[in-house]
Amino acid sequence: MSLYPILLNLKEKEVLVIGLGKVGTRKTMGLLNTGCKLTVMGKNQEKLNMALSERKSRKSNLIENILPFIDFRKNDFEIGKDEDILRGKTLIFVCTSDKDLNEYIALKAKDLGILCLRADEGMDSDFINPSVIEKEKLIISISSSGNSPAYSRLVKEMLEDIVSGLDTDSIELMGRAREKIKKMNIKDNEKRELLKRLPFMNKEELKSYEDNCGNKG
Ligand SMILES: C[C@@]1(CC(=O)O)c2cc3[nH]c(cc4nc(cc5[nH]c(cc(n2)[C@H]1CCC(=O)O)[C@@](C)(CC(=O)O)[C@@H]5CCC(=O)O)C(CC(=O)O)=C4CCC(=O)O)c(CCC(=O)O)c3CC(=O)O
Ligand SMILES: NC(=O)C1=CN([C@@H]2O[C@H](COP(=O)(O)OP(=O)(O)OC[C@H]3O[C@@H](n4cnc5c(N)ncnc54)[C@H](O)[C@@H]3O)[C@@H](O)[C@H]2O)C=CC1
Repeated sequence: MSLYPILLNLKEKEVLVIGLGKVGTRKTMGLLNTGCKLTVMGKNQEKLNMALSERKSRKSNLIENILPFIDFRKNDFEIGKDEDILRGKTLIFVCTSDKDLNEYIALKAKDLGILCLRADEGMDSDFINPSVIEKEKLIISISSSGNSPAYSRLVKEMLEDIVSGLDTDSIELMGRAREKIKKMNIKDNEKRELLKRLPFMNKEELKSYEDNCGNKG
C-alpha cells in the first residue's frame, strides 16, 4: 500500500489544531496562508504566540489580515466536554503530548468521517505533512512515507540549491499565457503544442501571449 500525494485547496474550509507546543505551532504556521478557517486549541499558547509575533515582525500586513480570523480556544481539550469542536471540520491536526487523548480524538474524527493527523503516530494518521520547498508558485513536497522525517528534511536541504537557481517568477506568467492560449481559436493539437512549449518560452514570448494571444488567435 502506498500514500496518495495531493495538494489541498483549504480556502474557506474549517481546520482544527489541538495542542500548541512545538509541533502544533509548526502545523499552525503552515496553515496561515491557505485561506482556511482556522481554530487552534490548547491552554498553553506561548510557543504559538512567539511564532506569530516573529512572523508579524517580518510580514506585518499579511499576518494582520489573517490573525482576526483565527479562533483561539484557550482551554485544553477535555474528553466528554469538548467533542463538539470536532464537528464540521475538514481536517484535524492532533498534536498534544497526551497519547491517549490523541488516540481518542483520532477515533472520534474517524467516526465523524474527518481526516486526522496524529502527530505522535504518523502511521495511524489519515494524512501526513511532507517536507516542503516553496519558491513563488513552485511547490516541491518530499516524504519518506512516514519512515524518517529527518531523511525528508535532508533531501530538502540537498534540493534547495537547485531550486534557488530556477526562474520561478515566470510560473505565474505561464499561468496567464496558458489561460489565453486555451481560449485561442486554433486547432486543439496546435494548442497542446503551444502549452507544452510554455516552460521553454522566455518572458517576452510569454508576455506576448498574455497581452494579445501572441497575435495568433
Ligand atoms: C509521519 C509525520 C506526520 C506529520 O507530522 O506530518 C511525522 C511524524 C513524526 N515526526 C517525528 C519526529 C520529527 N519530525 C521532524 C520534522 C518534521 N516532521 C515532518 C513530517 C512528519 N513527521 C510526517 C512524515 C514525513 C515524511 O514522510 O517524511 C516534517 C517533514 C513536516 C512538518 O511537520 O511540517 C518536519 C520537517 C520540516 C522541515 O524542516 O522540512 C523532526 C526533525 C526536526 O524537527 O528537525 C523529528 C525528529 C527526528 C526524527 O524523529 O526523525 C516523530 C517522532 C516524535 C517522537 O520522537 O516522539 C513522529 C511520530 C512518528 O514517529 O510517527
Ligand atoms: N509529527 C511530528 O513532526 C513530530 C511529532 N512529535 C510528537 O508530537 C507530540 C507533541 O510534541 P511537541 O509539540 O514537541 O510537544 P510539546 O510538549 O511542545 O507540546 C505538546 C502540547 O500539547 C498540549 N496539551 C497537552 N494536553 C492537551 C489537551 N488536553 N488539550 C490541548 N493541548 C494539550 C501541551 O500543553 C503542549 O503545549 C509528541 O507526542 C511527540 O512525540 C514530536 C516531534 C515531531
